[in-house]
Formats: sequence, structure tokens, C-alpha cells
Amino acid sequence: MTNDKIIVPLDVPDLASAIALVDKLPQVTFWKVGLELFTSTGPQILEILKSRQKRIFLDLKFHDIPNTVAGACRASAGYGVDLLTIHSTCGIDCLKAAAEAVQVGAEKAGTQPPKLIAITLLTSISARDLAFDLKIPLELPEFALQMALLAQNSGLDGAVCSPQEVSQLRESCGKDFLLVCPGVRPSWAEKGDQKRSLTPAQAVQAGADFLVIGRPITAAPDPVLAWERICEEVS
Ligand SMILES: O=C(O)c1cc(=O)[nH]c(=O)n1[C@@H]1O[C@H](COP(=O)(O)O)[C@@H](O)[C@H]1O
Repeated sequence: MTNDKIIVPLDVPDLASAIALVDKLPQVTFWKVGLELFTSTGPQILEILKSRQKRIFLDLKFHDIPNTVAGACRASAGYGVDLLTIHSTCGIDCLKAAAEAVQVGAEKAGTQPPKLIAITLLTSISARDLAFDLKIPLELPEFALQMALLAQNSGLDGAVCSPQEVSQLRESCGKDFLLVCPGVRPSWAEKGDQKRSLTPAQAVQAGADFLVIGRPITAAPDPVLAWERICEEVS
């Protein structure tokens, strides 16, 4: 069974483990390469995934000054990936520079530009963390919405949000704004460090375009069975 809405992260330490996971789950069409794997092995995994006709979410979550982020976005766009992340809290100048940079980078490399999507608020942050540790004087849903609108007004293609905020973001940002939800947990899976989760079916019903689901599949005793159960739930 396949489901193009589900993105599985390759949160593993080395290339051999990444390839083993891709081999174990041939049904998965969309893989995420994040900080751990990219830092340890560099871009080689991207070529491997492309040679297998997989779609790629390059999740490097850029957060720096505009000039630095723009350079990183130009370089990333050259890899011909499908999705790329940046934090909304980089600010408007940085978001605009990033949006322009992916176009420039892709054109220079002769590839399609990735969809640039902004992290609104990490799904591992609770309302309490936001108020007491980060000292943000806004209710969490309002903060997430403002970060999504900032990204949209800066010319980005979409946002990453928890499934708990996705319906509100969908209503405010419209149907063409891409909404990607990590922090998704089937009722039978451990929550781990995710603090604002919903089930796969609830996240899709709430308006998510894509779900990012890692450990419930990759750390399951039988990853193929876990994948099948989740696909059944969302179909
Ligand atoms: O950008 C992301 O993908 C992301 C943003 C966010 O707010 N929360 C979040 O969990 N993620 C990523 O989504 C994946 C979730 O993995 P699991 O918690 O194992 O399902 C990880 O690879 C995270 O890096």
C-alpha cells in the first residue's frame, strides 16, 4: 500500500542505515533528510533517493541572518529537492531573501525550485514552554498563525505546523498554502518528545497536505506493518 501524503524521516546516523530503511520500506514515496543524516553524510543520500525516483524533503531548518540563509537556500535548491525548511522566526527580510534565493539557485542548477516552507513553532514546544521559557506573550495558536502568515506574506510556499493548529492555518492561509504536519501519532504509538500531536486520520481531516511520521514507523517492531496500519487509517 502506498500513500503519497506520508513523509518518513530518515533520522538515522549514517548512510548504510538510511539505505537499509529505504530498502525495508519500498512503499514509501517521500523521504525526509534532516539534520542528523545530512550533517553526518552530506548530500550523497539525495542522489541515492533520486535514483530510486523518491521525492525528497530536505529539512535543514535554516535560521540565521538573511545573507547566510540566502546562500544556504541557493545551494540547497541546486540539489533538486522537493521541500526545504526555514524557521519563520528568521524574520521577514530573511524569509524574502530565502524565497528569492531558491529560485536563483534552482535556475542556476537547471532544476525545479523546492517548495520553501517555514517552521511556525516546533511540535516539541508546549503552550507552557512558549509562555514560561520563551516568554512569548501570545497564545500558542495565535503565535503559530502569525508565523504562518509571516511566511505567506514573505512569498513562501507553505508552513510546518502541528496537527493541532492545521485547521486554523488552513482557514486563514487558504487552500494553496502547503501545510506539512509532523508530531503525528497513531493512538497505538508513543508520543516521545512530541507535545502537540493528533492521530494521522485527525491530521488529514484537519487539512494537512502532508504528514511527517517517523518513529511510529521506523522504530516499530515491524515497520512495514506500522506503515500499512497508518495508510489504512488515513485512506
Ligand atoms: O520540520 C520538521 O519536519 C519538524 C518540525 C517540527 O516542528 N517537529 C518535528 O518533529 N519535525 C520533524 O519531524 C520528524 C518527526 O519524527 P517523529 O517524532 O519520529 O515522528 C522529525 O524528523 C523532526 O525533525
